[in-house]
Amino acid sequence: MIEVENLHKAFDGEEVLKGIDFTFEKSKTNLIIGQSGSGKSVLLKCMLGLFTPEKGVIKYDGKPYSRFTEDERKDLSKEIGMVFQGGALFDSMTVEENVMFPLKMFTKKQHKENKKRVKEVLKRVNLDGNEKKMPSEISGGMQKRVSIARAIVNRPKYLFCDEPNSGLDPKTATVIDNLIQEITHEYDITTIIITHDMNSVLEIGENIAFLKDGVLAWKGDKSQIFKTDDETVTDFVYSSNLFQKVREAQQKGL
Ligand SMILES: Nc1ncnc2c1ncn2[C@@H]1O[C@H](COP(=O)(O)OP(=O)(O)OP(=O)(O)O)[C@@H](O)[C@H]1O
Repeated sequence: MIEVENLHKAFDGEEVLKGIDFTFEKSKTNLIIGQSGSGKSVLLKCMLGLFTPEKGVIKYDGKPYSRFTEDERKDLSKEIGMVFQGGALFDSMTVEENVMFPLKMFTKKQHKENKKRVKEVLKRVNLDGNEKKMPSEISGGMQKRVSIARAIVNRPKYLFCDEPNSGLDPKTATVIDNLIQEITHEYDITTIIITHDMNSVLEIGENIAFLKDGVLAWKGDKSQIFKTDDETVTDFVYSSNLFQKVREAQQKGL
């Protein structure tokens, strides 16, 4: 669980996060949604420790970051997995070497043990048998699965995903969403996902933070977001082509 309390962040005196309160729950897919520039990435980067907020508290499983010792901060970084927007695989490394990378960085285990762990996670993301392939030899969806395998290889407590299904066709995007959700439940991870994709909201929106101009404008889950009459939220939801069509169909009584 990650609790964010009264979080403020400014750049050159201009506030981009204006007192965010939100609990990212354990064993749930927690989505951050909102228009471009609403502060989603800044919030994520504050939780990753890449930005220092001016005010507010971020607690990891109940403990405020400000009370972490230097060693505990290092340990925390090992407990974080990250799925980047483009996948961010190393082109010159095989699938196996990509997934092994964090193990080599953070553990002192023998090569044989690392290889075994890599095999396990590749099997979990249905990529066994692809160990020796290069990223250029596999599809975009498979590359995303490699980047998920790499993110979970160290058994993280927290998984951060920045638009994990961008650039994928809708069917493959849903496969990736479902995989992230399954892994979240299986390994009891606190998963935080930035997304622009309303399909993802519909599929895996277990706990949603909707940001508008640096403020938490709404929170709820996927069943609530399509029922709310909060105009800020409905404007955003129905700006998606798909849901505009659903709404028009509903209005026509179809
Ligand atoms: N390093 C930075 N220095 C100055 N301003 C920044 C910095 N990072 C973000 N901002 C500003 O903070 C605001 C929020 O940006 P942020 O990247 O969090 O938006 P976002 O909701 O993630 O947008 P998008 O969906 O387009 O990625 C924007 O006005 C942006 O210009």
